[in-house]
Order: sequence, then C-alpha cells, then structure tokens
Amino acid sequence: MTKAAVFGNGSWGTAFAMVMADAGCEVSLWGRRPALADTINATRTNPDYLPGVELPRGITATADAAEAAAGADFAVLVVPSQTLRENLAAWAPALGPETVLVSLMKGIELGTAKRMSEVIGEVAGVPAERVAVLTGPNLAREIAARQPAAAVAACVDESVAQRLQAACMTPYFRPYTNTDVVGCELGGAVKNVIGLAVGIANGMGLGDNSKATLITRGLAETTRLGLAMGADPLTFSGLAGLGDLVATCSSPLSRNNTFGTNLGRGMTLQEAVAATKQTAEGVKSCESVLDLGRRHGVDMPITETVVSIVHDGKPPTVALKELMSRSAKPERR
Ligand SMILES: NC(=O)c1ccc[n+]([C@@H]2O[C@H](COP(=O)([O-])OP(=O)(O)OC[C@H]3O[C@@H](n4cnc5c(N)ncnc54)[C@H](O)[C@@H]3O)[C@@H](O)[C@H]2O)c1
Ligand SMILES: O=P(O)(O)OC[C@H](O)CO
Repeated sequence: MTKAAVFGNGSWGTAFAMVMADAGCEVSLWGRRPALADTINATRTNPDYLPGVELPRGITATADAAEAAAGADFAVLVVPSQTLRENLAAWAPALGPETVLVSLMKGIELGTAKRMSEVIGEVAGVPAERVAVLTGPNLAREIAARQPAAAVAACVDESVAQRLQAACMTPYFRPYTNTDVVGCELGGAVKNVIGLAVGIANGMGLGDNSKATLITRGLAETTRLGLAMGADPLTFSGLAGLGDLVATCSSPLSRNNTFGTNLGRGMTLQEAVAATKQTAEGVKSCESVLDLGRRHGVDMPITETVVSIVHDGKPPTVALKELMSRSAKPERR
C-alpha cells in the first residue's frame, strides 16, 4: 500500500489527505500542535480547518514528524510558503532516501525569489527527479466536499508524476501529469497575486469587464514571466494557469480574493490580516513575485500595482488610475 506523510494539517493539507486516503493510501497527517492531532484522531474531524467534514479512516494524525515520515513513499509539504525552509530543515533527516517530496504550496520565497521546489531541493538535498508539485483549481472546501475537480501532478521525471497521479486519483479528483514544473509553480503563485487584484476591484464595486481584464492581463504577465524562465507557455492555458486563476478570481472561498475584497472596501492591511483566519499566500508573495519579475527583466504591472496597494498603502483608486494610464501597447509582444 502507498504511504503518504502530509506535513501541514491546515485546510488544504487536511483536504488533500482525504483525497489520498480516498485513493487508497495510508496517510499520516502531521501538524505542530499535539492537541489538534489528538482531536483529529478522536473525532475524525479537523474542527480548526475543515469543521463539519468527516475524515476517512485511512488518515492518522500526529505531531511527531519522524513518526509521520517513517516509510513514506510521498512527503506532501503544505505549510505557508515562507515557513517551508525552516520546517523542512527539521523534517528532512526523517525522510527516507526514496521518498518523493511533493509541494502543494503556491508561494515564492521572500528574499531569494525561489520557487518551493527549489527550496525543497536545496534544503532536503534531493535531485529534481524526487521533487513533485500538485497544483490546479483546488479550493480546499470544495475538494473536502468531494466535488469534482482536476489538478496537475508535475515532475521533471514523468514516471514520478505518474506515480503521484495514481496516488491521488479518485472518482472526484482527476490529476493530469505535466513535466513543466516551473510553469506549474508560477501559475499557482502568480494567480494568488491576480486574485488579490480582482478582489480589490470587486471591493471597489467594479464590474465584470474590469475583473475579466485583470484576469486576462494577469495571465499575460504570468506567461511573460514563465517564458523568461523557460516554462512552456501552454501550461498557462491549462489547469495550473487559467484553471486556477478562474477558481481563485471567481470564488468567495478564495482567501486571496477575499483579502483583496476587504482591501478594496477600504480596510487597512492590518485590518485585512486580522480578518483573515487562514493563509493568503499572495499577500507576502506579491513582493517576491515582483522581485522574480525584476530579476528576469519582465514587466509585471498588475503585480506592481498589488504591491503598491498592499505594502505601500497606495489607495486603490490612485493605483487603478496609474495602471490605466500606462502607455499604449500591442496586446502581444
Ligand atoms: N486552502 C486551499 O484551498 C489551498 C488549495 C491549494 C493550495 N493551497 C496552498 O497550500 C498552502 C497551505 O495553505 P492552507 O490553505 O492549508 O493554509 P491554512 O492556513 O489553512 O493552514 C496552514 C497550516 O500550516 C500550519 N502552520 C502555520 N505556520 C506554521 C509554521 N510556522 N510551522 C509549521 N506549521 C505552520 C498551520 O498550523 C496550518 O496547519 C499554501 O501555499 C496555499 O497557497 C491552499
Ligand atoms: O484560497 P486561496 O486564494 O489560497 O486559493 C486556494 C487554491 O489555491 C485555489 O486553487
């Protein structure tokens, strides 16, 4: 039987543990609080992150990383992106030499502008063939309700992507394989920033033309960055690109979208942070995505606008006027 260790028992870690258990895996779900692990085992629910959802029998919760990692075929990493480096340094010694490390995270590291798979390779000292990414339009609450959805299992080694695909395929969860790890990770990280932008527009009372413009031009700047970094441009019209962008930008379940809406309605950054119970990756990653764009000489005007609103306190109305008064350009260049 395939064994998975899921490191992170927040909303997506718990929902993905359900997917793997439903796919027939034996799943160990790690979280840093022993009391929550005990509650999960005793009640078969995770009241802090997925209240009211019954967890399958194949999941055992623990706060002991070595216990979770023992014999794992897959170590699924799903903590806030900015905490990965420190956490993985503690978990790595417990991982076996054959364990495939799977990133479910959608962020870019602040300061280094590294993708999560790069941080994993560096900290765990594993080659790219042992690092995979699982991404796509996967709002945790909907997956936990077993609503049908598709995803992408990506690895530079296609056979590893296929093994991951088999380990999480269920009647309601349909992963496709891809070998474009760079494109898949960029799609997931940049869509959070565009989700913030669309949320801000929503909070300002703007309509669907404005939101469709942000989504489409957001995809254009994601693709520009991807091309500069050697990604396959077709990845961005797939589940990891357009698919995830549509889910995030249209759903009130998206934390990034909701965070943006709160800012657009006039909340300060501190007020919006206080109103957010879970991880909205784009809030930190908008700065590292902009950094990544600059390192590759790529113009990312929507990302720049989001950074100016979120971190420089620019009023959304002023930022919007500046965005709309940029010089005229061809649609493709
Ligand atoms: N929620 C979703 O719908 C969804 C879907 C796809 C991808 N993701 C991605 O998954 C990642 C995790 O998101 P989430 O939704 O599970 O977040 P969450 O806020 O629901 O849960 C985060 C988990 O990490 C833990 N955590 C927080 N800080 C930590 C630290 N310093 N050390 C160890 N553990 C820590 C929390 O206790 C919690 O268990 C993000 O990168 C997010 O973009 C989320
Ligand atoms: O809630 P968000 O904004 O982190 O989005 C969740 C998922 O990434 C959607 O695929």
